[in-house]
Amino acid sequence: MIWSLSLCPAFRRWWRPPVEPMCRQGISGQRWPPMLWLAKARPRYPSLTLRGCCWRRRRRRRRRLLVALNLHASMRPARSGASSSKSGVVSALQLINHGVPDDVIQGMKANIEAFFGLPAETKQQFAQERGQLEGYGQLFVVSEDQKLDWADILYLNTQPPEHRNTRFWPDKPDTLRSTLDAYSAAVKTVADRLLAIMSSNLGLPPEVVASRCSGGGMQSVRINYYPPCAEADKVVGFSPHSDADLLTLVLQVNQVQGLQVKRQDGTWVPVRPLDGAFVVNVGDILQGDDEGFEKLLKEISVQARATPYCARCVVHCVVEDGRRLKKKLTCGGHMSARRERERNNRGVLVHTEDMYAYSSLTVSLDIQT
Ligand SMILES: O=C(O)CCC(=O)C(=O)O
Ligand SMILES: [Fe+2]
Repeated sequence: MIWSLSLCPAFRRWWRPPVEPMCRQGISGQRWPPMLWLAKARPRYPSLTLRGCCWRRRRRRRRRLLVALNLHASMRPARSGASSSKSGVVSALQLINHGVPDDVIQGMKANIEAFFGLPAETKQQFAQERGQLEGYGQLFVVSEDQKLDWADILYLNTQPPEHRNTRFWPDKPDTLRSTLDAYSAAVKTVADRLLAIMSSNLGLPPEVVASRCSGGGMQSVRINYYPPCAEADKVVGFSPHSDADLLTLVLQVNQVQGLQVKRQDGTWVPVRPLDGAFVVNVGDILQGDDEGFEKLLKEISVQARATPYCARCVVHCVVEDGRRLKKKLTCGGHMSARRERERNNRGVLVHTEDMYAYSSLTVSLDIQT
């Protein structure tokens, strides 16, 4: 099973949500990408707006939007000491004015804050079970010796509703379930729009990418709590990784930095979260080469994800301004493909008719590092 790395019993006995002493356990010898920090208040990261873009009727606007999605190279990535290359190609962008109602976004944020603020025993009621990814805990745990990411996670299947296992859906705070229901539906709408735009971008009917890849809009959320750590340089919140999905929309619950995205030239770009924006990341499924597609068919292992080939995103724990310890909260909505479809339709994206479109996709999304 993909990502079948749930808690082994010994690990469950040992594991506790990260606490400060674990910091000192350290990750010596590990080399993380440099921790970068955007000091200026002005967001300096590519952003894209969807609002007012009725792309069915107003072709000109749609083209402009598609160009915006297309032209990563013309967008100016955040400047930092480490991103001095002229290439400017980034593999993610922040999506603003996406149409998800503010009360849904704010409700989600408040519920995430409230859930992680609950006592450990309460959160443990929703803990992952053996052989399962869903629930509260840590993903990708394979041994007791492993240095863990400095994070607590709540991982849930959210769409379609029949894929939910509500056993793991916290009923505390009592608004979390209904909020997550509304939120996941809204995120699905945004993802569908993006996929439709990508499709049109390729000169294909809008529904093609979604219907061939997402197979009905499978979605899970990975809600991340990166606790403050006094020795932030010794831990990492989310190890360098790519997303083994189609598309990820990450809501930054608070405006604490830490997320960095790898550019094509190998340098890392820190993301200054825009309030209410989604950081959109393109997953392995749209990687756009046969090898990427091949990955769909294989079991994806921790080892595979740990190769430099896949590393595109990292989340650092930060000591903001060098003084205050900050917790960071995010919610990643992951759009996946139906596995049965992938298996049955091997090669569906690379048959002759779509070959050109497929290679355009590679170029326009350009996420391989
Ligand atoms: O927490 C973040 O900022 C990034 C989350 C992420 O990369 C993911 O959910 O895949
Ligand atoms: Fe990710």
